[in-house]
Amino acid sequence: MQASAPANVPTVRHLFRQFWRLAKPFWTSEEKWKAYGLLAVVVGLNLGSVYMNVLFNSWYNTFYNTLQNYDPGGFKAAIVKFGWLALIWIIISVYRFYLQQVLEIKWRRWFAGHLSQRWLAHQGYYRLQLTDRHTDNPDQRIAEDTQAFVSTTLGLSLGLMNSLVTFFSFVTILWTLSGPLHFTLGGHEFNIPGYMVWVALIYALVGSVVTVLVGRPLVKLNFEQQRREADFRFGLVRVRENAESVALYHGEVGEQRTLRARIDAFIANYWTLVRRQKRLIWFTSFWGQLAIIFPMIVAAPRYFAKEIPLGGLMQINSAFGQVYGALDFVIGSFASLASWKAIIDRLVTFEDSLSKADALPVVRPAEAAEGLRIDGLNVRKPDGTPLFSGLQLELRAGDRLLVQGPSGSGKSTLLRTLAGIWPYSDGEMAYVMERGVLFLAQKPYLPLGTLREVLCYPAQPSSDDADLNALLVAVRLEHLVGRLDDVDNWSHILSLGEQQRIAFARALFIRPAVLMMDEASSALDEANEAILYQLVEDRLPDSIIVSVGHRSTLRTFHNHHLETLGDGGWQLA
Ligand SMILES: Nc1ncnc2c1ncn2[C@@H]1O[C@H](COP(=O)(O)OP(=O)(O)OP(=O)(O)O)[C@@H](O)[C@H]1O
Repeated sequence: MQASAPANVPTVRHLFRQFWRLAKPFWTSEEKWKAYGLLAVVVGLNLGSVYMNVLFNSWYNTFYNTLQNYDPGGFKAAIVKFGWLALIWIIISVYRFYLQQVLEIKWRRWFAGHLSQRWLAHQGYYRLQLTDRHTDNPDQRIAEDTQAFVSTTLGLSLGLMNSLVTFFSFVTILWTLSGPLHFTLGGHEFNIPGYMVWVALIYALVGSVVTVLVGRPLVKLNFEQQRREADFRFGLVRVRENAESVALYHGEVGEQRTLRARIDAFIANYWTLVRRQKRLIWFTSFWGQLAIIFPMIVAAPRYFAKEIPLGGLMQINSAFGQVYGALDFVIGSFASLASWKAIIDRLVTFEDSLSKADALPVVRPAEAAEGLRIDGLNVRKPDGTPLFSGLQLELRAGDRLLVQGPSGSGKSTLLRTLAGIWPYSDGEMAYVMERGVLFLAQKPYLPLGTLREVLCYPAQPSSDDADLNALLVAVRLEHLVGRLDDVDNWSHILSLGEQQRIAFARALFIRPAVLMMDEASSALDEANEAILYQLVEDRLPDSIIVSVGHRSTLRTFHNHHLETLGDGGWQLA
């Protein structure tokens, strides 16, 4: 999109349009008035600080003239005036920082909340994987990029405003102070009005252009550094998450090799980065030192010619510094614009993927007074390959349906469709929803928190200890009795079979009208599996059960049987 833009102007306009797309929701939200108010105060304080610099600049003139004139009274008055100016300047600096941070925090809080809500709404977090597997790390977009977006936007825009106002104020001052420069060259007389302004402009331009040229590769190098360090971190996290498998394989040597390679990769980039920074510091420190003395040298002839007093010389020196600093920021910020654009691109891509996920059809089951009814249901893979064609099914309260068939034939996808999260389907489905529907997966989801919360999830945790402990005993987790309020990483502590038993206990606690189980007992031995199914049979006699499972022993606990035949075919028995 960017490459095809005919010139720079549409690209810049495009960038600002993208920026406004991200910024608009906050600046038109219910918090907008507070935000505009804060922004106005911050802008006011920034302008105030520029004005203070102008006052300091004229103070230099007064102060050094009192020195030159051996005027102790004037000196004392100048010191008192300095005290006042410094006090106001300190107050402005503190509140300029603080209120900008307040605005930044408010904006960031709103933006991160807005994006995470967009991500969670309509199950975007799930559907994103269906539409766009290339959207990397939504967590990083929501956590880091929102922060970078807000702080870079405020830092760049306020910094630019500050620098431009500083630049124009001090260029005017410098012009007034500097006076004309006369000289003769090759028999011609030259008269350059406001020559210090031209000197400052050329000095700042040369300095900034060289800085940008030498420092340009730094943006890319910094970006690459972050990417390589993230790769290394991800390598470490993978070992932590797969600790047991790695240990069982004794895979330390292999892991060390991978980690070593990743360390070498980010260190290699770091060397390039440091060398480039070193080159840049050679220049910036030379140019910065020269900037201290340079305006003095250029303005000195007029001082020695007694055209300006010492105060005038010092004021020119300080005005020169301000003009130089402001221009340096403006030119330097072109480099920051590149990283600002990168952040905007990432966030816009994320927003686009979310919109694409939102646009997927929503296929929700309807509510029925009783039972479960499926009429002409077609289920497909994302690429359109049929998994179920024209499925017809009717179950009454207390019915148990077992879905079986070859691996990859669409059994889990049928449950996803019934749960209302699979968009690639059409047809009619309706079931009783008064007590909700519960879905037990092969690998149960155990949230972080107390065992009580894990057991009752997603319902409100119950405070009936006796009931919950009895459930633990029923699913043969006696050793967990009495630990209801222990907080732990339960999905790491419990074996898969134990986690599946927790999930069964959850079903008995929630007592859903429809219970769907996708190989929910696959990690259990047949005896334990039978005990759990019998428990469901006894305690949830009116619930409709739809299970997916490979074991033939499961048939005993079901009175309907659905067989997948491939290519959308199915058979009900
Ligand atoms: N998110 C997805 N994106 C693309 N294809 C998918 C996705 N989820 C499932 N599929 C495909 O749909 C088909 C059916 O998958 P499903 O998980 O329903 O099979 P299954 O019958 O439950 O298999 P198993 O018995 O091995 O669990 C598979 O070919 C799978 O690759």
